[in-house]
Amino acid sequence: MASSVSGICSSSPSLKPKATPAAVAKPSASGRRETVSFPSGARPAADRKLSLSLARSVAREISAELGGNDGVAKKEKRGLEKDSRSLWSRYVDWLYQHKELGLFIDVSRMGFTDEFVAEMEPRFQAAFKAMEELENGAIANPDEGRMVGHYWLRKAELAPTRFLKAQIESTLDAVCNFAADVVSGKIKPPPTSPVDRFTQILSVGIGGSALGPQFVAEALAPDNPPLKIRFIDNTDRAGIDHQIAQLGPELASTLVIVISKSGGTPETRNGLLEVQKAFREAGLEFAKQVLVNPIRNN
Ligand SMILES: O=P(O)(O)OC[C@H]1O[C@H](O)[C@H](O)[C@@H](O)[C@@H]1O
Repeated sequence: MASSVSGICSSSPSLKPKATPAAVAKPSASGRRETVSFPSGARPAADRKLSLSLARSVAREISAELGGNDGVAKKEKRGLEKDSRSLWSRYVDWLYQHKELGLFIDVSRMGFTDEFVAEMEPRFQAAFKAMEELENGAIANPDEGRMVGHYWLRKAELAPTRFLKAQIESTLDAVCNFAADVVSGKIKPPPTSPVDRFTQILSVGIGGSALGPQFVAEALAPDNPPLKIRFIDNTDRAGIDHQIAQLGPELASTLVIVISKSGGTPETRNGLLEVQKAFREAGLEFAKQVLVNPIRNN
């Protein structure tokens, strides 16, 4: 059985396909609002900053009405708010739109009160401040003394230093050039391969070092990518054997990419050793077909 979800092959049991009930595979559109429109004259919530001081009193009224009831009754009553004028006002006040992203968030049916909003405001402000500090390079991982650079990786000019910006840009260039050279055949498998291009990628890495490439492969790959990708993302022996067996003779034209942020993850090393053994047994030269991500300072 192929272990694939939308074309991704993984040695992880959690990514293996399960029989999906039709109702889950094709969710009903009912109850899912696709678009939001405003009647003429209504005040659109466009461009509103995420402010916590705009709540109207509907939620407070409901909350007061509920005083003294037990939790279950509270939940049921909150769901019972049906006054269409109140709901409309609340909707108009609270609908959030992010124009650039084409994103709407409607929280108007959630049972929060003005008091709750006031109570949460300082915490939200603290969270926004903490986010800003992170984006400016505060140490987020004290154990490793590391900043988190996800924001900068997406937009290098946000990086807090010129050195980091240059590192990000040169690394991205190197990755793109390498990928282009593999796809074009400039970087080839060794002569033991019957074909002169790599046809498969075997990604070895776990946790975040597997989820990232899985996400990219799932979200960005075309329907018929020039190379197929498989993942060894845990130490399940049967899963690893399965991935290698599925490659069959294409092992000779497989590019193995070993990914680890720390460079010291035992499961990833196990995967690497297993794949190395498979290459040896097939009479192939592993070193000619493997790329281990270079880790600075490790
Ligand atoms: O990328 P690495 O350093 O090899 O770490 C891979 C993974 O190792 C462990 O499973 C951690 O819990 C994960 O957070 C991490 O993503």
